[in-house]
Amino acid sequence: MTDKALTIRHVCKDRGKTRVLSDIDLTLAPGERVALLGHNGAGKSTLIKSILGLIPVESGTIRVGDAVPGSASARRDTAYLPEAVSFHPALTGREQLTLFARLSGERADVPALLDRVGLSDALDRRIGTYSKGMRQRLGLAQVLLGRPKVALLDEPTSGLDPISRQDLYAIIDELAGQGTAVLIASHALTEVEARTDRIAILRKGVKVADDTLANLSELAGLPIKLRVRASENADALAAELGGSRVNGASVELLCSPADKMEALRRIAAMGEAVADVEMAPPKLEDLYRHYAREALQ
Ligand SMILES: Nc1ncnc2c1ncn2[C@@H]1O[C@H](COP(=O)(O)OP(=O)(O)OP(=O)(O)O)[C@@H](O)[C@H]1O
Repeated sequence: MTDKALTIRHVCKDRGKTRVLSDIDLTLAPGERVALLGHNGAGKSTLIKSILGLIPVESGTIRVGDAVPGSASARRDTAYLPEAVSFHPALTGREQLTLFARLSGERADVPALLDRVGLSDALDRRIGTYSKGMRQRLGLAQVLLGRPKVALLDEPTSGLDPISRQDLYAIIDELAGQGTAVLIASHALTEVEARTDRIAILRKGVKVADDTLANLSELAGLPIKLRVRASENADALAAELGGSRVNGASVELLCSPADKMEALRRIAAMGEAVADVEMAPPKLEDLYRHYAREALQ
């Protein structure tokens, strides 16, 4: 018995003569939200299809709980939201979800579920009249149906407006809160930066990073940006601190995480000459660029 929701060990997958997944290891604990990042063609969808048991792998093992992908037990415990989710256009939202509930043997309160994803007004409308965001919400209602061990979401927010994105992440948090491990393949770095517990990065089928944002940041040792606003004379501040002048009134400095406190002490020692200080740690975008580039070397 494993306490992991998803375990991937040494997985390799070829497409023709090309190795598209190379010795992939990845584990998700119950309730963990993990972002799966990578350039186009990095292997994210291939990994998700392998977890679903839709395509065989060359070597290595994948387990959903203790179940083999594609087995009845793994299918019951895995939910999937594809990027372009499609349903029968002639069915209403209520009919479609009731059908899914019957197929999966779940006793579900369909109207409550559709209300949860913001579709109560469209309950009895044909899906053919739904917008992309509404279809995506219906897909999420389907994910919520069975209390899955693992939810695999492929670009879940693509094409959604900002409010719908926030709603969707609130539902993802709810899923994780009930113990579902959530793997989110995405290109939306700013979003996943704030809404996931861990980041895994694939590059050409190789996993090049897998850790919390804080640990990845520390490992990368990328500089922290300090923006110092002068009370009066930004030129004098720049001459004293070094760094570059920005927007007339401020000076921007880069320092390593190890030198941060020393830099702050120097700034504080300038007293009244400094009006304000802002500190910006590296963003996921910077880290993503760092890890992708590092793997090239
Ligand atoms: N059905 C297929 N037949 C042959 N090669 C494929 C097939 N599907 C994917 N590939 C190849 O496998 C590699 C990984 O593709 P995959 O779709 O997993 O990438 P991805 O990270 O999901 O990309 P994207 O961000 O563009 O969706 C690519 O080189 C792609 O060309």
